[in-house]
Amino acid sequence: MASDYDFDYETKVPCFDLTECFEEGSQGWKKLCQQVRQASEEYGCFQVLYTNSVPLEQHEDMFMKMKELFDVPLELKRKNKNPKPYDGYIGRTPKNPYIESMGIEHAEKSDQVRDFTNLMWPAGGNPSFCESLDSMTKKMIELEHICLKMVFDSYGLEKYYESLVEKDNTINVVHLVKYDSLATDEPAIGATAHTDKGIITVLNSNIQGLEILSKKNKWILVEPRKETFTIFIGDSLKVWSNGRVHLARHRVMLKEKNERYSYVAFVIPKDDGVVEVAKEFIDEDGLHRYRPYKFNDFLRFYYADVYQDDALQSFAGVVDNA
Ligand SMILES: O=C(O)CCC(=O)C(=O)O
Ligand SMILES: [Fe+2]
Repeated sequence: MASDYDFDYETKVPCFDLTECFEEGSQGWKKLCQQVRQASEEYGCFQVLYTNSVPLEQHEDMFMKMKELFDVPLELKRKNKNPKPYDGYIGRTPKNPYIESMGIEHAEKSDQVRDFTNLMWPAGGNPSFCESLDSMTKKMIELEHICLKMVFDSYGLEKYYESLVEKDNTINVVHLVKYDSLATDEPAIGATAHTDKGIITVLNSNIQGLEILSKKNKWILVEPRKETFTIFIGDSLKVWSNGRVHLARHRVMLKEKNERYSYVAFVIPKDDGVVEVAKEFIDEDGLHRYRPYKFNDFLRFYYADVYQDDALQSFAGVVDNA
């Protein structure tokens, strides 16, 4: 599709201004949907300016409070347990020595956020942290929903937004992540290269480090702008689109003697939700590039070896190099 918006795909992730609220269906909305679609197909990643809803001060407040969170004693952080790997507390390991992470499932519910805060600060909780996290979480989920709606709308397939999001077939998970400050000038891997397994991801970080692999196999730095959010298309959306949207492999390269903090919201399918190609993406040849699967089964497969290169292709790929 022709577009009057030129991206420099090899050096820069596109950034869209969502501060102007377009009415759904308006010309402005439709144009934005096409740009988001182009970025999703070419890049699998884009940034958005969303300061009308989350001003810079709110990001700065959140980064400050994340330091408070990770300063909590280790025995308390470990109390954040979840049977799903990666959704509880993850401490530093020999393979990943710089990263610590906390997960909150069903993060759209204020009582989940409050329970988490009470666990970390057993003596009276931390109302100020709780309020900041709750507000940021709700806004990130709202933003994910807008982006998802734009992707679906751009293909004229709004009905999938209804069946997924409005019919409660998704789960919201938030991860709070800390990367240690480097002790030497030598850059180090903070998070190994991966794609996100869910539907769509929204994140923000206080300093540089996030990189994506371009279609030409070059690592591109995602510009750190404290006031913007970065969006990633997840594996489930690639399946839905029969391979039409792109998945950006991404990693975090630590280069600074500064602590790095990220807050990340994932929209994922329900555990037993079936991920499958939408019939609208099947050509006359009938080719399904992926077999249908239960989201949970894929997660189990992935967690058995999180360092594998293309888990989606190995697990559900039907055609080579999909
Ligand atoms: O910390 C970041 O910038 C990236 C985090 C990430 O990719 C993830 O949590 O899936
Ligand atoms: Fe990720």
